[in-house]
Amino acid sequence: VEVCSFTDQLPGKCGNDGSNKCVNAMQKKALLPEVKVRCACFDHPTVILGNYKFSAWKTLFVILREWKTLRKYIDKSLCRSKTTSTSILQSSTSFYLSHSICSFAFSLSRDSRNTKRFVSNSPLKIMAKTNGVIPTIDLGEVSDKILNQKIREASERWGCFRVINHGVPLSLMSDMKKTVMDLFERPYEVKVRNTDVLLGSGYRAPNEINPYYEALGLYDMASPQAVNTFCDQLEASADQREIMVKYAKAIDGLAKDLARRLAESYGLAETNFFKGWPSQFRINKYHFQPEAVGKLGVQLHTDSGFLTILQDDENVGGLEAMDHSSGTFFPISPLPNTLAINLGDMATIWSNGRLCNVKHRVQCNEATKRFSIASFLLGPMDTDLEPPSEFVDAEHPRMYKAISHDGVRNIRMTAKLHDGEALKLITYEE
Ligand SMILES: O=C(O)CCC(=O)C(=O)O
Ligand SMILES: [Fe+2]
Repeated sequence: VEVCSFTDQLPGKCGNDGSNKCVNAMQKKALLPEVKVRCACFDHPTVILGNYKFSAWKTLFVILREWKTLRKYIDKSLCRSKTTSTSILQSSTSFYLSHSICSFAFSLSRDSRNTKRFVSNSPLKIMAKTNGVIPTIDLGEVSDKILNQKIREASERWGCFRVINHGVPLSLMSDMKKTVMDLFERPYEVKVRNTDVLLGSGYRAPNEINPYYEALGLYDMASPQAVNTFCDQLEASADQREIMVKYAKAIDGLAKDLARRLAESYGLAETNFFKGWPSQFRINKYHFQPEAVGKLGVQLHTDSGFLTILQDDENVGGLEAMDHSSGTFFPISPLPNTLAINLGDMATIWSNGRLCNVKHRVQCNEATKRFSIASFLLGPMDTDLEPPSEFVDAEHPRMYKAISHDGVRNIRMTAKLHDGEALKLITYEE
């Protein structure tokens, strides 16, 4: 059953026609019986077009007016979305439209005077026109209950969201960015001193397969000793060392706060379930050359850990995530002073399939340098992760075999499954 879980600035307004199917499915989805969920579109059917909302009738009108062009576009297979012409027809009668088609229809309505140019655009350019759909969550929200609910909804629906008022000082973020840019300027002989602690945790030089990507990293960023070793290896100055230690502490605190809020949103008895879990830190530099435009800087993948905090480049876009319900990609456009949050494989295992391990990739859109700073709250290394009992009942049987973060990483590496498919190998048979 398709359940309304649109969580953008207009919670609940998914464009469903307020049918009982949607409301019932939402009720069923609520974990605790006393939690009453009601889809806002029950009363006000609304369709989201990119960042705009329209009445269902207006959307239907746009779709019908632009139907010919829309068909042509689909027939040309330019749209990589799983949505077919038939389902669009169904959608227009039931007023339920996937966000990709909504953005598309909106672009059409804006570009109807110049449809020729529009049709010849590549999907990449079309995507770049939309502002992205993931929610931006204000962590300064006064009501813990509302905030936790927003985090939960975004984590289930998209597996990613942006946060503002996140408590990481903006001056620290910009100092960190400068530090990162400076560390990449070290000579090759210095950068290779950043050796692996875990497989792949240290320096990665650009190579033949991916000449545009370079990374430095450190395992266990909550440990000041590990941060100091990293700084020693890279001959960081005293100031840079102080910035790194402060940044690691602030980000680690935020990651754990978000994890705790997720547990609270489900009413779990144990909200400090992540105690003792290590975090990994990775700084990325993309050397995008003119010939890289349209190519990938990082392949499609899920993050293996529980939750990732990403300080992405505030000027250069390219990060794209996949909407798991439609299979379409949407850009996570830069938004200065915010942080992007991704849920990973361990979150899906922990939540017994409720939280979405979002598939994402980095695409080169322009020939320029791009920097990003990723911090991963991983998962238990030596013990196996099991979902809390509250996540398992007759309607939600255990989905995954208990496994440590190390176990998940091993499967991903040996089976070469980096885009979340590794979870299928630990799924219980029906
Ligand atoms: O560079 C980015 O924006 C994303 C990097 C990423 O997905 C990762 O390091 O796992
Ligand atoms: Fe990632």
